Amino acid sequence: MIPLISRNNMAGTPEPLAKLDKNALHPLEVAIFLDFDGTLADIAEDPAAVAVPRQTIEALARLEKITGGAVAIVTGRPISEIDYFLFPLNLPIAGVHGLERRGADGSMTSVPTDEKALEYVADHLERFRDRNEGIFIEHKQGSIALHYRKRPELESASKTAVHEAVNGHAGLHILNGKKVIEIKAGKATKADALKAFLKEHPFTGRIPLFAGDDVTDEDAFVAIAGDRGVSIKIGDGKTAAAYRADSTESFRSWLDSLAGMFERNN
Ligand SMILES: O=P(O)(O)OC[C@H]1O[C@H](O[C@H]2O[C@H](CO)[C@@H](O)[C@H](O)[C@H]2O)[C@H](O)[C@@H](O)[C@@H]1O
Repeated sequence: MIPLISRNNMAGTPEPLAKLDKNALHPLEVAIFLDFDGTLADIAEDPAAVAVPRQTIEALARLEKITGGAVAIVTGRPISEIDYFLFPLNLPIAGVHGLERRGADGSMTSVPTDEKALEYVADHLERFRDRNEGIFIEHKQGSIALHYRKRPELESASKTAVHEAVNGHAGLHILNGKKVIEIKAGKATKADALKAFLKEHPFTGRIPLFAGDDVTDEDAFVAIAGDRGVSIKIGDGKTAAAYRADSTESFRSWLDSLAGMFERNN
């Protein structure tokens, strides 16, 4: 076992998650932040068709209880969707890549967004979708996501369509995710959301642990390294994270074992 470390060896080779010494984590000293798609839920062709196993929802509830409420979701999805998928939990959540946030006390904050610019982008991308069967557009508050999972060969054409639609508009930010291109009409990132949580009770003063699977999670991995944070990448791909879990399934079972260990040691 190796102790907690904040960075990988800078060669892009994180340690296997099994090597993280869970005993070095104390439930009242850790703040747990979790991405959703690809981390808690397996990737599916249709974003509406994902599900989180009942045992994982129970593990989250156990972790929430034993950490004194220091478990939050940090996701690209809207908060309302996470509430639906994790029912009956009502966790603190940063949604739409940091554009909206519900704190542990239930208070809501949101970043201002340029909805007019987004409307123009939506028109342009809807025309692209209408010409290309299988392209799917997801409308969120402050953001649009163009999904090409069903037509992976259209990746390049999709990127071109997005760049044309955004056309250098300073208030719009492009994020490339897993078979998706997102256009955010506000300046916020998952790293910003994580930092905001860490200023609030019950997260403040704790060691942040963040797990995610996508390139959109990398800025948060880097951000918590300065706070002696524990970063966990799910699946393959280059990463700044210190640890790697092979799959969503293995990460879910690690979360379950973390809850068990916390309970036994308490
Ligand atoms: O930050 P996350 O919780 O990882 O959310 C990122 C985006 O996830 C969703 O799209 C991804 O998952 C879908 C379901 O598995 C998949 O079909 C799609 O290809 C993936 O990109 C979600 O639809 C987006 O709104 C999130 O921003």
